[in-house]
Amino acid sequence: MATTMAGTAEDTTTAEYAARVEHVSKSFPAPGAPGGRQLVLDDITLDVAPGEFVTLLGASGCGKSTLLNLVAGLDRPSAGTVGTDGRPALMFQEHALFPWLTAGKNIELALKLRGVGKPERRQEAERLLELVRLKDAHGKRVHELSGGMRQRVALARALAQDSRLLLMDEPFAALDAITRDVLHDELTRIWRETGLSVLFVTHNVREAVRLAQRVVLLSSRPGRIARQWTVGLPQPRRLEDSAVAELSAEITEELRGEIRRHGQH
Ligand SMILES: Nc1ncnc2c1ncn2[C@@H]1O[C@H](COP(=O)(O)OP(=O)(O)OP(=O)(O)O)[C@@H](O)[C@H]1O
Repeated sequence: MATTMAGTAEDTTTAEYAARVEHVSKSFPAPGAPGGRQLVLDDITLDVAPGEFVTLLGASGCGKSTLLNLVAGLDRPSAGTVGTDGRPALMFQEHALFPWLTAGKNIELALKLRGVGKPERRQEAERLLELVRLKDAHGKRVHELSGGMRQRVALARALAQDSRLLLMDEPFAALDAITRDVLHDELTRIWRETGLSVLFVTHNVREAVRLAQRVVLLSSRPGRIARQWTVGLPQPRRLEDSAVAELSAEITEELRGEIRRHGQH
């Protein structure tokens, strides 16, 4: 079932897309701006194919999170339509786990909300913790876990929603470089094992190139699709791979140009 916002709902047995963004614009009230509104996204058209991993890259404030929120259905576009294959799962920089619950119970709560019966919840939570390589964390409370472990639990909880599309907004930005590197590997492995579609927001060019099959660069003020790159490099990749570094340099140059054009920084 494909759900479409600001458009007509469409039934599809085999979805042709995980997310479809068509001619989407978004403006917010802004006192002092011409017409009293600030145009943040301008005529964005973007599909995420089933099973595809797309990173959305752009300078700070260009509208990446705004676009992700629209795909998540947390907000509505001012113009255009957004459709997804079912309800997406979300993961943010802040883990947003309930601190009074254990890691396992945080995941079981997501399973409960999905309608999974009590006897299966514990077993499924353990399977998901194993998938994120946190087999022994079921009984641990959030404060007992490191930042990286918390993000693993948050990922397991997102996976518990059994969505076909995972939306990630800078999920590893607050982690140290080594932990982030390990989680890149884990995310790539989980994406390949599950066949999920992923739309991943970042302003880190190397992270975008390391993870994605396609990198979409947004321009700033207003956000428009400036350029896209298909990343054909074999997975798993390393941040220090020369091909990753080369493509990152090319994209960084383009991003610099965008920032210069819009007079930021
Ligand atoms: N609810 C809102 N009301 C008013 N303005 C908003 C709202 N949400 C976002 N904006 C504005 O939209 C612009 C884009 O913000 P957004 O958070 O989408 O950018 P971003 O690319 O994700 O930035 P960053 O990389 O810094 O997180 C900013 O100028 C922001 O102030």
